[in-house]
Parts: sequence; C-alpha cells; structure tokens
Amino acid sequence: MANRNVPIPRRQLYIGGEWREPVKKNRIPIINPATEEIIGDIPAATAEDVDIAVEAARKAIGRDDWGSTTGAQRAKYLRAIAAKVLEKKSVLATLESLDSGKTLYESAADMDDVAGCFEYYAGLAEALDSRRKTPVNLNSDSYKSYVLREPLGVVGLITPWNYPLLMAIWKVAPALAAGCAAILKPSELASITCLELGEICREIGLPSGALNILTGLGPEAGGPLASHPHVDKISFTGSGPTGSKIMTAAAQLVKPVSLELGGKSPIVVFDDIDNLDIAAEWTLFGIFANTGQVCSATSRLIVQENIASAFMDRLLKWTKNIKISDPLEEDCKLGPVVSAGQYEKVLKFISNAKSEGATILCGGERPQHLKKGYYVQPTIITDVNTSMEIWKEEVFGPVLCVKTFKTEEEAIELANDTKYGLGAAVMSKDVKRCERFTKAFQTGIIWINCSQPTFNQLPWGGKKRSGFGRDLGEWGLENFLNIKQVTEYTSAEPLAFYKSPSKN
Ligand SMILES: NC(=O)C1=CN([C@@H]2O[C@H](COP(=O)(O)OP(=O)(O)OC[C@H]3O[C@@H](n4cnc5c(N)ncnc54)[C@H](O)[C@@H]3O)[C@@H](O)[C@H]2O)C=CC1
Ligand SMILES: C[N+](C)(C)CCCC(=O)O
Ligand code: NA
Repeated sequence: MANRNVPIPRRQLYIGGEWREPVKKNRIPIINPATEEIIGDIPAATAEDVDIAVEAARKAIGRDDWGSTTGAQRAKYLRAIAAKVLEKKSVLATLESLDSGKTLYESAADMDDVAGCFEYYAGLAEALDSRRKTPVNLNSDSYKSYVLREPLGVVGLITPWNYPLLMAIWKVAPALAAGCAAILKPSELASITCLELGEICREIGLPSGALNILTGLGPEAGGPLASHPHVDKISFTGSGPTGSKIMTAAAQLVKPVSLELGGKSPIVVFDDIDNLDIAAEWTLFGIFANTGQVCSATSRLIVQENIASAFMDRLLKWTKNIKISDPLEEDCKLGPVVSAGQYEKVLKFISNAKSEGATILCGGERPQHLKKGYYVQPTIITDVNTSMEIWKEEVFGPVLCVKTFKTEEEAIELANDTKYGLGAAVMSKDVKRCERFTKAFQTGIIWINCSQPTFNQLPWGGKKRSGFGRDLGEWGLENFLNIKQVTEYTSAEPLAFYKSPSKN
C-alpha cells in the first residue's frame, strides 16, 4: 500500500501569486471517500475573493511580464510546470487518490497526462508566435489587412471532481498558452491537487496573477465567477444542471461559455468480433474505469442478440475479477465513488431500475468485505427498456445497462436514443460498418474497437445536451483566443463618398 500518511497541506486561496486567506475565513472539510474520514480542509472563497482574483488577473494581463510575453516565453513556464508535476508525481498521485477515491494507478496515470498536456500546449504556444499575425490578401489596391490571434483576456475555469487535476489542466494549459490570465475554480469535493498546482506555479515563478486558484462551493465561488463583468469567458466541465445555470448567468452579460456536460454514451458490439474477451475488456474499461465517474463512460451496452448470452457470460467473468479495495492498495481496479452524496445517488439509480422491472445481473450493492467507504460493486443491469430511468439518465457510477439488437438499423436507433451526445463506441471488424456508425452516431467522439482512449491532440466535447465547444487539441487553444482583424487604407486618394466642402 502506498503511504497514506502523506500530509495534506493546509493551503489558502492562490491569488496574485500568493496564498491568501479567504475574506470570510471559511473552510470546507476534505473527506477521504475510502474511509469517510475528514483528512484536512480547503479554503472556501466567496464573491469578495472572486473580485480580488479577477483584479489580480486583469493586472497580470496589463503587466509586461505576462501580458507582453511571446508564446515561446509562456512555453517555458508550461514546461517548467510539467517538469514539477513529474518531480512531485508520487505525492500528487497519492493526494489525488486520498481526496477522490481514484485508484493509485489511475491517479499516477492522470499526473503523466497532466504533464503531457502542459507539454503539448507549450508546443502550441510556441507555434502561436508565427500564427499570431496572418496577412490576408484582399485583392485590393486601397486596403491592406491582417488578422491577429490575441489572448481573450481573463477567463474563468470551473471544473469537476472526477479527474480533479486533469480536467483543470485541460483548460489551464491552453488558457496560459494563449496568454490569458485564468481563475480556476475546482470542485469542492476534490481540490487538493489543484491547490498544489498553485504551489508549483509559485515555485517555478509563474508571473503573479496569470493563474489564480479559488476553491469553494459552486454557488458561492463559481456563481460569482460566471456572472463577473470582468471575466471574458467561462469554460466549464460538470453536470448538465450546473452548466445550464452557468450559461444563464453568462447570458446576462453575453459572456461566451464552453460547456462539457456528461453523457450516456453507447457501446455497440457486433457478432463479427473475433475475440469476445477483447471486446469484453473494453466494455468493462468503458464503464468501470474511474469507478464509472467519467463523462464519456460507455454506460449503455448494445449487443447483437445472437452473441448476447456468450458475451454477457464473458463480461460477468471479467467483472468478477475486478479488485475492489482501498484505492491505495496494489492492483486496486475499483475504488469508492467520490462522496456520500454520489454513493446515495448511485444506489438510488440501481433501486429505481429494480422497481421499474430491470434485472440486476451482478453487483448492485456495497461490497461485503468493505464496511466503510463509499464503495459500490460493479453493476450490470439487463431487461432494460428505453423508457426506464437507467437507460436515460447519467449515473456517474459503476453501472452498465444492457440492451440487445438484431439489425444495424435497430442498433443505430438505440445508440442515438439519448438526449446526450458526447461519445459512442462500435466494436466490429467490418470496416464499412464502422464507417456507417461513425457517420450515424450523433456525438462528438467516436471510438472504433475501443472505448475511452484520449489524446491531447484530439478535440474533446459533445453535441446535444452534452454541451458545446471543444477542449484539447488546437480547438482547446482557440477557446482562449480573440480573433482581431486589422484593416488599413493605403491609398493616397480620398474616399469621395460625401460631397467635399472644398468644392462648394
Ligand atoms: N460531465 C462530467 O464530467 C461531470 C458530471 N457530473 C455529474 O454531476 C453530478 C453532480 O456532481 P457535482 O459535483 O454537483 O457537479 P457540478 O456540475 O455541480 O460541479 C461541477 C463544478 O461546478 C461548480 N458549481 C456548482 N454549482 C455552481 C453554480 N451554481 N455556479 C457556478 N459553479 C457551480 C462546482 O463547484 C464544481 O466546481 C454528478 O453526480 C454527475 O452525475 C459531475 C462531475 C463531472
Ligand atoms: C478520457 N478520460 C477518461 C481520460 C477523461 C474523461 C474526461 C471526463 O470525464 O470529462
Ligand atoms: Na474528497
């Protein structure tokens, strides 16, 4: 077992390059979901602190040490942060697991991804220097033009608890690469590693105010950020209802938002797959990785009828093999869900499915051997119909629901039978069929013969109620740029639109 005695640092808000006590001095307890124990606390920001942080961010943009940097200069900061994250990887990963219940293996992988994301956007920041000013040919003798890509300004980044540091970095790295000054508001359920990012920024000497970190409750800290008149954009990842509130607040000021909001993604398995075990493992990974707390989790299995019984048999055998334990134990593959609230919510979804007539094929309860902690067994639910809650609503827990199909048309209809549109997976060795599904799936992310692999280079986001806008890739950077056209009149001739007074 990893060292669970890693001390939990007691931090303040990170504003203007310094640790600063919240104006109202409130703090929120940190709960370890594996033990239900309070292991520390985080500062709770309110509107007063948001004002101070926005001011610090605006100052940073006005100062040469941040506001006049080239992409290449900012890339140096991003690379220094990446190196620090790797240097502190083992402590950061342990803190992430203690705070969120994520398995240590997954937390460590997240820290590699965090460093990789900073490195990736360091490259894009450098490349931005040659793209900063693009001449545009107007086919005109009288006008000359160019287009500038500039930092958008002060941006608010509101992020969830399921990948606490990684989801923050998907926004922080491109925002800093673009030259924005950012205010990060992580989830109150898991903020430790985001506060440690503040310490890293201090250590590497990131110019003050370029990144500010405000922990606190959603309505008290996130709300004032979303409605702040001097915040130029909000980028949000989290639940649909909160996304809707943020969009409403931002709409009052016509503030742009990008929203990445959950899903109910399908995985369609065809009878032509060569290997049931390979497909079964991807299906498992698609719903039980991170204990199912993944916005893109493929939580609806749609399997061809003639292989359904064989496939479900394999799936059950694989599921029985998942080690459920304290997330710091070696080989743990399923930890607790993040909080008491999430635990109650997941169990309620399961009991509602039962009362609506579905069958709990496996799991559905707390594991016998774990008396404390917010643990839920990996759960597979069959005899599901499309009017059931379990088919329609995002559980955000280790719960897979299953339906069978006969024809391709039926599979597509089932796959798209959702208000969400984030991800979708198809498992088949028929290349043409996979192409047909790629076109038919109404989502922003398509996985063929896999589920969940994610790369910094690729756009991440959805359609329908899964939101709009894209994180990652060049699209992630564009989120934080203002496109400015500059047009110059170069002719010596007058405009000659009005009657000239000199001719009176
Ligand atoms: N799509 C995704 O990646 C995620 C989906 N969820 C889903 O959402 C459900 C609820 O989880 P929560 O932690 O409550 O998610 P949430 O969407 O409420 O929280 C996400 C972030 O928004 C902030 N927030 C909350 N209310 C706000 C407001 N009025 N104004 C501004 N910011 C606000 C939170 O403090 C947090 O930083 C989960 O059970 C899960 O189903 C949760 C986290 C991530
Ligand atoms: C793809 N993965 C699992 C690394 C990240 C998913 C992001 C999310 O849940 O919002
Ligand atoms: Na926690």
